[in-house]
Amino acid sequence: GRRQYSFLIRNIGIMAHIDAGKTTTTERMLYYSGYTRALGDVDDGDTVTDFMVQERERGITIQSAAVTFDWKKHRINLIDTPGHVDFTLEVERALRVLDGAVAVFDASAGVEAQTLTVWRQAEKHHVPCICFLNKMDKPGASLHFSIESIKKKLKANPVILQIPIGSGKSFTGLIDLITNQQMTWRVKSRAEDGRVFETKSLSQSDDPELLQDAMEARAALIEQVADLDDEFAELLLGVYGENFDAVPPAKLQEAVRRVTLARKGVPVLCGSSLRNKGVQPLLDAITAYLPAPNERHHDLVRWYQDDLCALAFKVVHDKQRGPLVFVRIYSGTMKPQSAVLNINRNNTERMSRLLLPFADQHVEIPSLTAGNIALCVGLKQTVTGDTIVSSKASAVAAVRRAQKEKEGERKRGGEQASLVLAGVEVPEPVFFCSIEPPTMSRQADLENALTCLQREDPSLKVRVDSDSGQTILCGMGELHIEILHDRIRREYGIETHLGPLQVAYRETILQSMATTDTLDRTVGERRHMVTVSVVVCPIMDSSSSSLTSCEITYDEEVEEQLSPDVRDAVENGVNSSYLQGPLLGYPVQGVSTMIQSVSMEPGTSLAMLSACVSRCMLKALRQAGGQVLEPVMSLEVTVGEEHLSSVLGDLAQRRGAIRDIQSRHDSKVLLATAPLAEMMGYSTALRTLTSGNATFSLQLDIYEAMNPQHQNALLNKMAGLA
Ligand SMILES: Nc1nc2c(ncn2[C@@H]2O[C@H](COP(=O)(O)OP(=O)(O)OP(=O)(O)O)[C@@H](O)[C@H]2O)c(=O)[nH]1
Repeated sequence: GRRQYSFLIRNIGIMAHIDAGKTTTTERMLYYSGYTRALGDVDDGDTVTDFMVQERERGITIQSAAVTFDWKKHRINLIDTPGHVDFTLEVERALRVLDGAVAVFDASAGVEAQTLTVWRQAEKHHVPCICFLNKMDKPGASLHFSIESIKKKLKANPVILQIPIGSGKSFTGLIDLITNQQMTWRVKSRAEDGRVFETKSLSQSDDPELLQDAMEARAALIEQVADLDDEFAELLLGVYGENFDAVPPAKLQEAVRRVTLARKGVPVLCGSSLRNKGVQPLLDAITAYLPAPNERHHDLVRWYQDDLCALAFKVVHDKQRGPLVFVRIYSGTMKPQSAVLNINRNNTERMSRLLLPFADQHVEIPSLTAGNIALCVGLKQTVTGDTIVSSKASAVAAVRRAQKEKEGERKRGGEQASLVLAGVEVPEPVFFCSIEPPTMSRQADLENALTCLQREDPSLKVRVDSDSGQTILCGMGELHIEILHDRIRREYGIETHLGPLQVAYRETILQSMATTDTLDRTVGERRHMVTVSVVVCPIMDSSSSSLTSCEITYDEEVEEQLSPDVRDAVENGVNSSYLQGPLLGYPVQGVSTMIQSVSMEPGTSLAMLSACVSRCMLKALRQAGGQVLEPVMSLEVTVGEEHLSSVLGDLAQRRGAIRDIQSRHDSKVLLATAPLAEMMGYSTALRTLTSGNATFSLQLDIYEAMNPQHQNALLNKMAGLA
């Protein structure tokens, strides 16, 4: 095999608004690089990257799959970045895996809301970007308009590297301002695939107006780059005496690269993917301006040094081969037929085969080094987001290095360095609903489907309701659950029925309560008799949204007298009562339980002890006065001034509380909190209110006590009274 040098690798994401042409552009890239044989038409649903059927139908790309191809000695891994706001988690994960990004815009529409959200995340992760103004063939397409939109909406500094020749239907090519060359694509017949285009020096051009435009644009480019890059400024003043014509393309290109990597500017290119124009220069730009893996700073890499460290960023299910795990290798080498350690699950797995995800086929390879993206076969336990290393020993060595480093930084004992690669934290799901198979005979199939889906998507949680026996899906948002439902139908062939979408409430107590309970039961010949006393207390710090915020403590004497088995049984009893609160059966949080006494007659089983503890707990929690806690979301809406008042009015109706309104140039950023129960359908409502000119993000903030009025309304509703 050919050795892959890290500096020749580009791990790139494509971000785009729905319909900007992400799929068409990707498809063309694969075609020109030689990995797909025919130009598929997106509208026929015949594309390579969108392998999930419903993505095509919905027109949104949800899966972050990766596809590999080579372009002029470089290996390019395209990592799919979902553009929809409901999939923030997937976007975040994808952004950690890639080193650079291409933002594709419809040149007649400019920057649209969804791209803004993803762009902000790319900014947060310091991912260098290139902009591609697609659809230059459309009548309304405009370089000038798009540039203004990039400045205004993205607050980015566009660096124009090309100007289009002709517009609308007569868009025929581009002028490359770096090399001063013009590229023209002559479309003679329908079969023209744009593979061949003509490149000639601009001085030969016979259009004086175009020549003038190009000269001015090049001068502007050189001045702009000199402003952004000191090294280039010195060169320009010193060596070339401000003679712009004398600046060699290579020097200008190097400077643009530095500007891009430092995120001081964003190169802008033009084209029309559908009409097969401008895609090859875009590929050239990806290799020229976006960083190689070794030019990026990835946190834990240095702790692993030459040992293997990789992140599983996507798991997909293949009917024949089982789970396929997409990994990005950060350090070391990965080999098939080898054992690896999954740090998150703390288990060792055997990888059978290692594949490169080339567009038209997966190619088996003997080993893969840092910087690459690979597909692993045989990892059965690995879940999206897991970190994989070679062995326990190498993990221990990494901890040691990390700790040494930390000691140097600050003297803080006891803090263990996280060995897990910059993991994306999976928030608690806030919505749930029941899911039922069409017939009981499909229950096992449904369970299998859910197990597979959970491995792909850790933000999906599945549980079984202990009362009704129903299977419950818990997810992050309305669309999230809808998509899961869809996938179960399409990919697993099960028509399921979903119950109504419900908010995941929790319960707590308002006051302390001491309770005693006795269980006296004869089963067969055996008499079980046990008496327990507990005290439940509210833990005042209700700000935690974590479900683990319940405690169990013991009276000192009791603690000494209980054997480990008995303690386990007692704790099982307490914990099972925490799972379902007395008011509405939601999980309990913020409660501390003190075990005051346990007295068992000989012959009493541990199961009976647990049952007694549970019953006593239920009594105590009930007497302590239940309080429903509701998820309150923190909301950030970015909206133009003109729509601010209608957005505020709508939020007031949703029990929203405004925390702050900030100005960001010509738009307003509204920070608020609102109960999740009031936020159903918000994305649609906001779109309607602002004609699509707003973006928002919604995250769980805290679980908050409902006021008595709202709580009563909820209790009545749940009891079927309202
Ligand atoms: N006029 C014109 N249309 C284009 C161009 N590129 C793509 N399209 C069309 O725009 C539509 C959307 O293109 P896609 O490539 O599916 O866009 P996408 O961003 O992947 O869209 P989603 O998969 O829905 O997110 C299709 O009908 C394409 O044929 C272009 O350069 N010019």
